[in-house]
Amino acid sequence: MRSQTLPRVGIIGAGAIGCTLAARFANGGCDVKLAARAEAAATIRRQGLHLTASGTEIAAQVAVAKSPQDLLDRDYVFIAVKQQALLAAVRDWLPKLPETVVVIPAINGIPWWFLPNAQASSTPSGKTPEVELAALLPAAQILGTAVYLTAYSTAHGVAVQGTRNRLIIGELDGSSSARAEVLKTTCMAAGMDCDISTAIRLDVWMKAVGNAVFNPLSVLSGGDMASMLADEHISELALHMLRESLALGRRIGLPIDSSAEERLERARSAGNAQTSMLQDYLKGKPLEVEAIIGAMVRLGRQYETKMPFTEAIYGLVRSASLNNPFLRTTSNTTEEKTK
Ligand SMILES: NC(=O)C1=CN([C@@H]2O[C@H](COP(=O)(O)OP(=O)(O)OC[C@H]3O[C@@H](n4cnc5c(N)ncnc54)[C@H](OP(=O)(O)O)[C@@H]3O)[C@@H](O)[C@H]2O)C=CC1
Ligand SMILES: CC(C)(CO)C(=O)C(=O)O
Repeated sequence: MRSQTLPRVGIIGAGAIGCTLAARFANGGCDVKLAARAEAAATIRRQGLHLTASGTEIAAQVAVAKSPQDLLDRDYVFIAVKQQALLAAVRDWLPKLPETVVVIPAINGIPWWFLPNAQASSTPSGKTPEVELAALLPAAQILGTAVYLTAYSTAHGVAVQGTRNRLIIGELDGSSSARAEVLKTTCMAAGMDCDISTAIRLDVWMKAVGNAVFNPLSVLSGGDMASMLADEHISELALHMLRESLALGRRIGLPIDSSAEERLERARSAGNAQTSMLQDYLKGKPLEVEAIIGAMVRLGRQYETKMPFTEAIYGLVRSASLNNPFLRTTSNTTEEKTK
């Protein structure tokens, strides 16, 4: 039975992570509204959500938002879209964020709030996406997140979760807060592990470092996480890249005490997951290349930190993305090609 004390949750994006979160929160008794694109929205209204997680089937009915108004009454809104779709999704669904809504960007890569102006790129309007996002989503209303979930989607509203089942959340300024505590309790009631971090910038960086290495390497090798880690050549290359990103993190002032070897070991908890970037590559969808490794490379250049391995892999994966033989339409490539 639904408890009135549980927070109302909104989720933007009905892909692997969005469906996993929505099904879990609904199953945990939350009032969930999911904001999806038209075709996915119609299917989910008809058939609900189906999540397979650790051999358990979770079927859940959730409300599907029709317009931004439907999200105004939410306590927490997760954004679970690819980073290149983020600004458009925020414009579509959160054009005027009420002060009562807490936003959780469940997105890989280096987020817009991480280093003000660090990754600025020009837009036709002259406003950078980071500046626009910061205006639409005030920092005070964000809980930072490192997404340690693994999932893939097989059809609209259908997701399969892998071995990872954990979120790290935290206030951007490291403070403790009731809203983070409530969200943690809600995540745990929904069957997920959740830790509150007092150093979320560090946690987001440590997650971003892993993605900057393994997501591109998965596209270039075609391997899942377990097979990449079992390959001595790929592991050696991954260690070089990890050392570079960890050094960059220290250069920008993060108190990183993990070694590349330790970070590599932690990646094993992803089991045999196929990275989200490899999933997209095989589906002929645009890749998060710029958000995940391009951003790392640009930050390295800005901070005059040499990253030769990361630079080389960026060049290769960018090219693999542009020349992806699985690309469905030429319009899919436009976004990456114009960067
Ligand atoms: N999958 C995984 O295991 C993990 C993923 N992540 C990260 O989580 C984020 C989400 O990834 P994932 O769920 O895998 O991605 P998916 O591509 O599976 O899902 C993203 C969903 O967002 C939808 N979407 C895009 N724009 C809008 C919009 N304007 N309004 C409504 N819906 C929109 C997409 O629709 P459409 O398909 O029509 O474009 C798609 O259904 C990424 O940053 C990823 O790197 C992090 C950890 C693990
Ligand atoms: C690879 C993984 C599961 C963890 O690093 C991930 O975050 C992704 O698929 O994007």
